Amino acid sequence: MKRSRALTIAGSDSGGGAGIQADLKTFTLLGVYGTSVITSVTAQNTQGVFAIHDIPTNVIDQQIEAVLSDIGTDAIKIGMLSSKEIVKVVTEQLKQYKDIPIVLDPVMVAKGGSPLLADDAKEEIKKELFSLATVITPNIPEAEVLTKLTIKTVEDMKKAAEILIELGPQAVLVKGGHLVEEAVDILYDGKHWITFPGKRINTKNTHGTGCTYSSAIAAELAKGKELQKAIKNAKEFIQMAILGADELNIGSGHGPTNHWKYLEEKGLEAWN
Ligand SMILES: Nc1ncnc2c1ncn2[C@@H]1O[C@H](COP(=O)(O)OP(=O)(O)OP(=O)(O)O)[C@@H](O)[C@H]1O
Ligand SMILES: Cc1ncc(COP(=O)(O)O)c(N)n1
Repeated sequence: MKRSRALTIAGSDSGGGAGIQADLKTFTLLGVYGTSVITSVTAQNTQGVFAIHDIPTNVIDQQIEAVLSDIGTDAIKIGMLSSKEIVKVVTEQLKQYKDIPIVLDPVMVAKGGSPLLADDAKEEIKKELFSLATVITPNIPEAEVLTKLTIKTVEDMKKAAEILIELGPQAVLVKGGHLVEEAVDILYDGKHWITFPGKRINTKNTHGTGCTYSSAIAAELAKGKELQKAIKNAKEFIQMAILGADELNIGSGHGPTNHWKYLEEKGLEAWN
C-alpha cells in the first residue's frame, strides 16, 4: 500500500515523549511514512532536560537535502529550533519548497521550564519562518511571548491570533491547553474563526502534547485533508492520547501521552 510521507524537523527527546520521537510515533500510528531532521539532541526524561547539544548547521542542511532530494514529503512539521543559525538554515532550505504544507510549532520551553530556544532565535522565527507556514501552533505562553499580550481567556487568544496572522502564516492555531477550564483551541485564517473544543483531562502526564498535536496535524495534511479537518482529527488524536496517558505510567515525572490510544479506538480507520 502506498503511504503518504511526513517530515519532522525537530529536537530529539531521549525520553521518547516529545520531539522527534513523539512525531515519528504519531506519523506511524496515523498511517504515514515518517522521515526526520534532528536539530538538537537533548538528554531528557519525564523529570526534566539535563543537556542540549545543537547539531551543526551543515549537518542539518544535509539531512533536509538528503530527505527531500530523494524521498520527498507531503507535509512538514517543525518543532525545536534552538538557535538563530538553525532557524536560518531551515528557512533557506524550505523557501525552495513552497507547495508543501508546513506546520510550525514555535517550541520555546519544555514542560519543566527549561528553555529550548535562544532569545534571538525567536525574532528570526517571527521574521523569516512564520511566512512559510501553513499554520503556526503556539500554546498560550508562546503566544504571550510572541505578542507581548497577557492571555487568560478565549477572547485574549483571539487577540493574539489577530496579531500573529499579520506575521505571514496562512493560519494561526492558538492552543488552550494552559487555560484553566476547557482545553479549547482557536484557528484563525485572517477571515474565519474556528473553535476546536476539548474537555480538560486531569493528568500530570502531558509531556509532548504540543509535539504530538502538531505532528498529527502534519500527518493528516500529508494524507490530503483540508486544514480544518486535519486539525479536527488531530484534536481527537491528542485528546485520546492524553486520556490514555495514565495507563502508560512511564517515568516518575510528567509522563508521555498514549500514542496508541487513537489506533486502539479507531482501528485501521486511523490510517485513512
Ligand atoms: N489537560 C488537558 N486536557 C485536554 N486537552 C489538553 C490538555 N492539555 C493540553 N491539551 C490539548 O493538547 C493540545 C496541545 O496543547 P498544549 O497547550 O498542551 O500545547 P503545548 O503546551 O505546546 O504542549 P507542550 O507543553 O507539550 O509543548 C491542545 O489541543 C490542547 O488543547
Ligand atoms: C526535543 C523537545 N522538543 C519539544 C519539547 C516540548 O515538549 P514539552 O513541553 O511537552 O516538554 C521537548 N520537551 N523536547
